[in-house]
Amino acid sequence: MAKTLQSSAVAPSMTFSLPWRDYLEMTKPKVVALMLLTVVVGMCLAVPGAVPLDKLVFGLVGIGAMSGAAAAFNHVIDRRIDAIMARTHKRPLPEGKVTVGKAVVFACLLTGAGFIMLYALVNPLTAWLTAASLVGYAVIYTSYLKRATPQNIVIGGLAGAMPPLLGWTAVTNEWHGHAWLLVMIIFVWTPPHFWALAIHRRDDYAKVGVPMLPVTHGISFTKTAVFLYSLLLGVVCLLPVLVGMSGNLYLVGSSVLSGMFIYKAWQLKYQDNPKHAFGLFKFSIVHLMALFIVLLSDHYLPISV
Ligand code: HEM
Ligand SMILES: CC(C)=CCC/C(C)=C/CC/C(C)=C/COP(=O)(O)OP(=O)(O)O
Repeated sequence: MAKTLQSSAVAPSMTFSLPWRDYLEMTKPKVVALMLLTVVVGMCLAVPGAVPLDKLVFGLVGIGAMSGAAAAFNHVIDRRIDAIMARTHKRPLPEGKVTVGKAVVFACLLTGAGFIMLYALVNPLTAWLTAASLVGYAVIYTSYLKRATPQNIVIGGLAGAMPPLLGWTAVTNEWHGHAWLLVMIIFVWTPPHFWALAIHRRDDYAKVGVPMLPVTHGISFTKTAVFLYSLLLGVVCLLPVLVGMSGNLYLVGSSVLSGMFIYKAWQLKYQDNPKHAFGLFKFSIVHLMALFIVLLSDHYLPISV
């Protein structure tokens, strides 16, 4: 009897999922974490010396909260298609672990808290730019563009590319051409990042009628687009050197990363291996992370020749 009680007491706890995990999942924490790395780099490159601690902390928490809120709104708006797609059907809303009402309240609270923190403790410019990015992703991309055109992620990608500029304005209270260069790098990186995954998950998107490029224009066309964007990314990644913002360490590091990206995109286009698409998607994440770490290293460890 004691044994039965014990096992029945243990079994449910093994499958029990803590609610906070569901809320955390709705904020897309790994995506937001990488965005916050680009925020930090934007902050550090904005000033020659140390970043003021209050701007660093409140800026990161505020931008992180509003990015997580944007992701939670995306979960709410997309819950019906998420329930059908193999990649997303286990998300908290389709699984019924979180109700729509609670998810909306959660997203609104995060939005409000993030905005007030940025407005009061960082600066209004950063608060409004972050709010515009949230609207760009949650409203313009998710509610409209995603179902309207295969260029959805190209246009919507601007919202996801904004974080380095948000970091920059958090520290300086002004936008600068150099910050826009960092935005441009992420903007050009986004199509090959996403289309590589969309090639891998083409049938998911076709099933729910979302007009992603591999669905509307075919896989071969999308592979060509990915390859061409990888070349463009290689050029855009050189711009920080050409405008004198970054030095030799960045030149070497970014060139190696661009070379790897272009090679993998070339493999995807010209070698018939079904693993290449998901491989390039995963590499794109490593690439962006490494690129921003190299930008940061170059800023603090300039190497002259
Ligand atoms: C409109 C722009 C973007 C689109 C459409 C997009 C699309 C996606 C999708 C669909 C996934 C999910 C893959 C999965 O569930 O396995 C993903 C993953 C990811 N994306 Fe993006 N992305 C965009 C922008 C960005 C940006 C700007 C960043 C960072 C700066 C980023 C970083 C990541 C990371 C780190 C992951 C992996 C998440 C994980 O493993 O849980 N993405 N992206
Ligand atoms: C304030 C600010 C900087 C906002 C940006 C917020 C943010 C988290 C952008 C992420 C971009 C992203 C993962 C898009 C995929 O959405 P999807 O709907 O195509 O992918 P899914 O099917 O995985 O949900």
